[in-house]
Amino acid sequence: MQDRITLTSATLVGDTAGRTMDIFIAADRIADLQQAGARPPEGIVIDASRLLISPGFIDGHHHSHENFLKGRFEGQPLELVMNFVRPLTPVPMTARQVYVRTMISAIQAIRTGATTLVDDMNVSPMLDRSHVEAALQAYEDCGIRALLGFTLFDRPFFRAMPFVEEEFPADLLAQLDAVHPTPAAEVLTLAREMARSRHPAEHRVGYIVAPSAPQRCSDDFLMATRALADEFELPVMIHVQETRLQAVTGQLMYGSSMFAHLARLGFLKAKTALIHAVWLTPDDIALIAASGASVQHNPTVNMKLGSGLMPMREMLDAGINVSLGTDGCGLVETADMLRAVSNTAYLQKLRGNDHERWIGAPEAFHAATKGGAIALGLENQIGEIKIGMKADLCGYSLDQIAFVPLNDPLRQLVYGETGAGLRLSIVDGKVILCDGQLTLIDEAAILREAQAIHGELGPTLEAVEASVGPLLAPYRRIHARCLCYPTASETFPVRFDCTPSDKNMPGKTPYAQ
Ligand SMILES: Nc1nc2[nH]cnc2c(=O)[nH]1
Repeated sequence: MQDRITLTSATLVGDTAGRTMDIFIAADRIADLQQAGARPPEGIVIDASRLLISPGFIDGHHHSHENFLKGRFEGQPLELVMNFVRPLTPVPMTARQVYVRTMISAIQAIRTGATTLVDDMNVSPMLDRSHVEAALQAYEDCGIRALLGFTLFDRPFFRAMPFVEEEFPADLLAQLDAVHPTPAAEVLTLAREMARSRHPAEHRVGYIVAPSAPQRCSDDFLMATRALADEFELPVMIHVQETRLQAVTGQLMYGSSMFAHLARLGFLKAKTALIHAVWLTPDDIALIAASGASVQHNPTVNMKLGSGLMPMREMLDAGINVSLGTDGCGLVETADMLRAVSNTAYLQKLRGNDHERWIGAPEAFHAATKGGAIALGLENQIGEIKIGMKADLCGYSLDQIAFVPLNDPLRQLVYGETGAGLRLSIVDGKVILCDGQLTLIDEAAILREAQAIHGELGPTLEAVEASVGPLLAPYRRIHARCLCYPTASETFPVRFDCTPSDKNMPGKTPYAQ
């Protein structure tokens, strides 16, 4: 009976019948669900009569390597700020520092209702296996379900844009080209080892294949990552057309959108999450729908970087599965899934005048739970509270302000809960947060250590940021040129042009959105 837990008299988030239920957990699974009191509880009994029980959220996209950069950047589009969060010469770190760094967002994810976190961690320029081990250990220790991928690419990020030869001074380009990162094939070897040893269907802390973006990979390398995923039946995530610059890059690099390029290569498949997918056309949507791939909405970071608002309704109309994510804390400060869910339901109402087609709380919630599970190919394991599924769930206090008075639990969770009411989190059948306290780690000690490490790293962080300076002018010129370059005429509107000068950016060529 040691591995049994019964949650008694729980209110389930999606249950509109007004019943309370007993949830029986045996080992890592939900063994039974019964109307409250229908049969005796088993094992450890948790009184859930004042809890709203929800499936844990699945944060499908995060970058833990940015955790010490929280709060440092504002007012820059992706292509500029990426120089700072992924500098060519990153801050050197010990394995312990990486462990604590990983914990920062793992703790925040747990505290905002996530039970699964998907981490795309940067290991370039020099792969250090102890860093990967440290991140895996952090997820093992805090109890969250995690899929760790490390960014796979074989084309330097600064070469994955148009106009590079024209806009970078030759000496700067030579300097950048002189950086020789760990060969991509070597990183892929580690990926293969992890594919063998950490399949996410069998391991709470598992591996996901994470090619960075089409333009950052040669086609051969991209398809090598696809082959690895196919061989081991692993999920895949890849950034695609988050920004206008990337949409233009697709046109100039491939003569088509990146979605069309991926479809031609045979890369688009089920269990493949196309992260961001903000800038696209109806044809792109049709290609994605036909392939069975998922898209991944990251509304908070897309707003913070001014990238635009993904056309979610059109994707759902086409039958595409939509999942949700947060992104890295260097870009967006917070791995807060409650915010990602609420931002989805709030911001998607900016799209279109037909209010009957606006995205509502149930669709945002679905994307954060079942949608996330489908994107990972884990829909038979996580994302729902159902007999036979993994016991990954959260309990929010019904006596907390977000639920007082109680009319519609799901709507109040999506629009009103901040994490302040989170009292219980169970992952893989283990209680990882109880009465609001993390049970497996000493949170206060980890946060103290994170602050101390941050203090020690301060001067190096500043030096690294200063070293980025010379890159900014060419990047700004490339960004401005891309703003003046037309995107495909059918591209969905995803941003507002507010002034005449918006249509006439520095290159002075009017552009069509
Ligand atoms: N938002 C965002 N974060 C990243 N981290 C690494 N690549 C990317 C990217 O293309 N977009």
